[in-house]
Amino acid sequence: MKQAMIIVNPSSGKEEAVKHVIDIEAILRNKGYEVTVNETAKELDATRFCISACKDCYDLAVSIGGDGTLHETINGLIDQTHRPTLGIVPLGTVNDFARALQIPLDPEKAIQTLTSPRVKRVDIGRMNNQLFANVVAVGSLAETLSAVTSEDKSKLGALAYLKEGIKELTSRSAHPLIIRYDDKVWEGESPLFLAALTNSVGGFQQLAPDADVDDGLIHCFIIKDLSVINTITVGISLLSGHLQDHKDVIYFTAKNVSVSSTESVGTNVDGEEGPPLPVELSIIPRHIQVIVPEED
Ligand SMILES: Nc1ncnc2c1ncn2[C@@H]1O[C@H](COP(=O)(O)OP(=O)(O)OP(=O)(O)O)[C@@H](O)[C@H]1O
Repeated sequence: MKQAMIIVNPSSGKEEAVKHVIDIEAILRNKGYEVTVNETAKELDATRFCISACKDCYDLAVSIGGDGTLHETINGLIDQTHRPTLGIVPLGTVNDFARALQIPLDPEKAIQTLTSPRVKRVDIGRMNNQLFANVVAVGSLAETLSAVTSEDKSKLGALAYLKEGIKELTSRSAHPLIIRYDDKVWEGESPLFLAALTNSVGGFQQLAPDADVDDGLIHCFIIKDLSVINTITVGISLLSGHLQDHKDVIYFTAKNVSVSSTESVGTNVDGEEGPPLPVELSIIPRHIQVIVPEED
């Protein structure tokens, strides 16, 4: 019999995750799966559950939660020879990976997508000894995003990020960064470096409009200046899908990127606090399989 594991974060989605589990179990049993349900209680539980799904040769692992739960789930796939197909029920504030794969943000519709026969092979990123699904951010703005508390996210949703962003406008600082990519090097001061795998970053689907989930490339943006005036023009460029053409933005694609600094600089990975610099990024093309909606 086919085996499916549901990995559910009960604190996600304004704490409504668990009520969806009964419907998901029913749908999967109907599709012929034997279903195991695992609730996360703390950091890295989703990774541990996914590792056991790999070791026990599960056919499917369904992540129910926000981008944080998905990030932890995907990290269970690292260095595994058997990797279950992933199902995603997005319950977070941002849900970038689901957006990029056109998985509905309405939980009821996302649950129905689990019956879709369409499975897509998707790139995954590696940063040092962990995987990422969507985006790595480096610099003072990245450190700010890591400061958003789960309580704020549950209470305020996307406003939690706005609140921290406004605080950051008054206290931002650039760091000296050394960015090596393929055979090139960029050195300079930057408040923000972004490495994106998909076209959805922070809920903005226009940030990297050319990024496809299976193009085998890391789409990189070095923001050179984010003074108050520039914040407005960079913001307009971002919303109109032209961030890469902005005069204070360097855009490139690469398969390997390393970022270091002479100062202590923080990172943010898929919305979670990441390790300090230096970091090595690489792309693992079409490494995971995800259930996606049927094409129209
Ligand atoms: N039972 C639990 N109670 C509280 N926190 C939990 C629990 N289980 C896991 N976590 C933590 O929840 C975080 C992930 O939450 P979630 O999946 O909602 O992602 P998120 O990044 O907060 O989502 P988003 O930013 O899109 O709202 C992880 O840091 C994880 O360690």
